[in-house]
Amino acid sequence: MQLRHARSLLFLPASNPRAVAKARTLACDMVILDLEDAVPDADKAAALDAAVEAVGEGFGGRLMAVRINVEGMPSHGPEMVALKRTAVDYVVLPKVENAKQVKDVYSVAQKPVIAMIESAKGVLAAPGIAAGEGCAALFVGTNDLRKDLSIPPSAGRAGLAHVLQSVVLAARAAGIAVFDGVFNRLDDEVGLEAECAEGHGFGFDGKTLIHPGQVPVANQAFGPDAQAVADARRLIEAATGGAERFEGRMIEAMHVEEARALVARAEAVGQ
Ligand SMILES: CC(C)(COP(=O)(O)OP(=O)(O)OC[C@H]1O[C@@H](n2cnc3c(N)ncnc32)[C@H](O)[C@@H]1OP(=O)(O)O)[C@@H](O)C(=O)NCCC(=O)NCCSC(=O)C[C@H](O)C(=O)O
Ligand SMILES: [Mg+2]
Repeated sequence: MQLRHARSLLFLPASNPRAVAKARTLACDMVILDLEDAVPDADKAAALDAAVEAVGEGFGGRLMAVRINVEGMPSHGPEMVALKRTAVDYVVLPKVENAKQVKDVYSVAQKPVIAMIESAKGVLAAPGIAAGEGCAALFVGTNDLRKDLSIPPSAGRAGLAHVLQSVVLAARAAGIAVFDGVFNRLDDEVGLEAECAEGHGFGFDGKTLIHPGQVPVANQAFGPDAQAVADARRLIEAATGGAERFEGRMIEAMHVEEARALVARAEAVGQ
């Protein structure tokens, strides 16, 4: 699957073997083995070994990523070196604030890097980060962003709207994929549906997740709607080039391209 088609990107602590086993049974499009905030410092080395082993065993064709620790952490160097020798698809780098951090990881790990934008400085530098060498996609880290921007968790996402849209803008200008942040309330399916719909409306390609129960909701929200796919197929069939009337609306070349992209996404996710 192309990264841009991923709808559900599930984080799990690399140090949790039950979660690793569970991930192999889920309909998530990407598995992200975390070595950063989900793993206590004392367990970092064991978690790296577990991540390398899990990647070696594979996740049944799901995209595989490992989130490493930031530069300055003792485990940062060994993580990059160890991942270079694996079949991991992407390295996720947290708390990115400039393009050089991504380039440095890319040059050592030799894997495409997904940069997490998690601070005011990261947001302001996002266009350069997204366009920089080795950057395959952006994630927004909404928990760290809230903290950095002093937005209380109780405030909803209104105060984050400009930030989220800025990150999408940076990714699109660079032609790379971009994924929304995690939803912390594990038992609030209605809230998750609303946040997925909002993220989809902002232009995100999919959503990062933290629990198996969140996977079907993200797949539904970011998978093309069956009716929209049927419309797209009819539009492609009907279009002859230039401006024309199609089912009561004007269509031009960009609508045909949009329809083709939607059909390609539907086929990629098996719809
Ligand atoms: C949040 C959790 C700690 C909750 O754990 P728990 O209460 O134990 O979950 P359940 O009992 O409901 O689990 C049911 C079964 O599902 C498995 N499970 C749970 N979570 C996952 C998962 N993420 N992936 C795969 N499988 C999972 C359990 O093992 C149970 O199965 P079984 O053992 O067979 O009975 C927990 O969900 C969790 O650890 N989630 C991931 C946390 C994480 O990775 N955090 C880091 C990423 S968040 C982030 O990026 C923030 C960002 O940086 C920012 O700034 O915003
Ligand atoms: Mg974070």
